[in-house]
Amino acid sequence: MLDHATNLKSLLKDPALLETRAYIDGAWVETAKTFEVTNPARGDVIAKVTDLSREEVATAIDAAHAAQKDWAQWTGKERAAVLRRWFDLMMENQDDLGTIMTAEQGKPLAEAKGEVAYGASFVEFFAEEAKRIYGETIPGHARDKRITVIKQPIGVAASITPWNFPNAMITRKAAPALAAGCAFVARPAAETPLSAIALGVLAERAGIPAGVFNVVPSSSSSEVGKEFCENPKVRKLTFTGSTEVGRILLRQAADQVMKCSMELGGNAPFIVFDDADLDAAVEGAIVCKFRNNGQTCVCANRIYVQDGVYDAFAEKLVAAVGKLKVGDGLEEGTDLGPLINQKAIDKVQEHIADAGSKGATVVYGSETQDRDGTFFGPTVVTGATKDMAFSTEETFGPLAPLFRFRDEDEVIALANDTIFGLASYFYARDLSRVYKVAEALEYGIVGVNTGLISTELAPFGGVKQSGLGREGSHHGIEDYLEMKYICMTV
Ligand SMILES: NC(=O)C1=CN([C@@H]2O[C@H](COP(=O)(O)OP(=O)(O)OC[C@H]3O[C@@H](n4cnc5c(N)ncnc54)[C@H](OP(=O)(O)O)[C@@H]3O)[C@@H](O)[C@H]2O)C=CC1
Ligand SMILES: O=C(O)[C@H](O)CS(=O)(=O)O
Repeated sequence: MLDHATNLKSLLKDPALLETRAYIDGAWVETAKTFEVTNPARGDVIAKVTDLSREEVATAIDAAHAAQKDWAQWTGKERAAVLRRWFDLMMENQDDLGTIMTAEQGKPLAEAKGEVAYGASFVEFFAEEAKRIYGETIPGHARDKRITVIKQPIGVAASITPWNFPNAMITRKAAPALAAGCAFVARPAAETPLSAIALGVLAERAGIPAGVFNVVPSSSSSEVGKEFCENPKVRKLTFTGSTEVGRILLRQAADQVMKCSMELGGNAPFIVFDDADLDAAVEGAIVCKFRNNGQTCVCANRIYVQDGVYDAFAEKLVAAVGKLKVGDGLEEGTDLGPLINQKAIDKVQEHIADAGSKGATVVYGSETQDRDGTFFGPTVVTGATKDMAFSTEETFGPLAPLFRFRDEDEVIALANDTIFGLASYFYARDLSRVYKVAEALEYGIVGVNTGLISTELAPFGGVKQSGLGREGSHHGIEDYLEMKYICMTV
């Protein structure tokens, strides 16, 4: 267990991965100003990280702008080689990267190591895509005209990422950007900068040229966001986080008509039909609801169960939730770590209190934990209705509200009644029902008989106010490329 006495470095095979400085233009930069990183499982300070000002972040953008010109001249195959080396180093250091992540974010070590592998998979995938940035020729519109279309890197890409996936949300952006020939400036969440900086350590070791990949930790997110949106050397902004902040950034980026990718909030429905395999549905609901302790944008936020199986499903779910072990993510056997901070606990408690005041029943959990750190136990409520807060707001915590429904048309209407449209899930076995429901759900992602949809091979992203663009799959590199049409007179 990591406690006040234990020094995080002492847990690492390679202590050099616990870096606290900024990584700019291939150099490690520290300033007099630092901010603290705490371990949410115990509340102790585990690191003091260089705290860059907006002006210092601008020097990273200058470095990226200068380095990108040469990086774009590398062949796709040459870029692929160093990206592959970066991937290999991430996997070789998976244990240490996982330990650092658990210490700063709280997720159980097994999940943290899983995220490292997930994050690395984007680097592996886009290393290969670097070789396949194809253009096209089009038959000319006149006898003396020839049409060629080529794709070129957009330039300097800047990212702002959240604390819940402190590794994968960066590599899911940096990998296609670098594969495309862009240079990259990453601003990680202030709660979890260590995982991002460790990626910089490995980028340097992999031979990614100075200035191509930069990490700029800062306690001031809004100032850095303004620099990214207002600096003319930045050509692309890629953001993962809440829809509220996404709106702010889109407004700021509009002045430069900057290309933006937005992976924003969600409010995922998880639907159990009466022809579902109930045991499979419970297993899927546990993964979908409690992965990262409910702190993912694709977690089930509303669980709809058809009348005929409602009681059986509720009973099975409560039994399964009761087996989940809450504890320090570095402790063996922990299923659920702490929430990221007290604000996260307050939101879960607000949603439970709101539901209770409107007639819902807590059938399991809702205890705070008598221990250090920001813990809150997994909770199940029945009697959920659409006037309750979690029907329109993302809980982002370990709360499973069970709603009843009568038929397909009713539950499709309920599921779609939200401004969000990121992930959705349902369990059913009738083939025509599966087709009808999958096509009717207004979401970027539909999981059928599964609660886990995350893979680098598929286009991840939302519709409506859950975002713009897609990350992962061969589609994911398009957001870092500009298309050019060359009209040749022969
Ligand atoms: N669609 C997706 O893939 C994902 C969506 N999310 C959504 O994000 C929310 C939870 O994550 P959370 O981190 O709290 O979200 P936030 O949107 O509050 O923060 C996300 C990132 O944006 C930064 N930020 C906050 N305000 C500004 C600003 N004005 N200008 C520039 N940057 C800013 C934060 O910095 P700092 O933390 O340092 O303040 C953080 O790095 C949920 O709604 C969740 O659904 C989260 C992850 C993935
Ligand atoms: O930040 C998130 O919640 C992730 O996008 C979810 S996933 O990619 O790990 O599914």
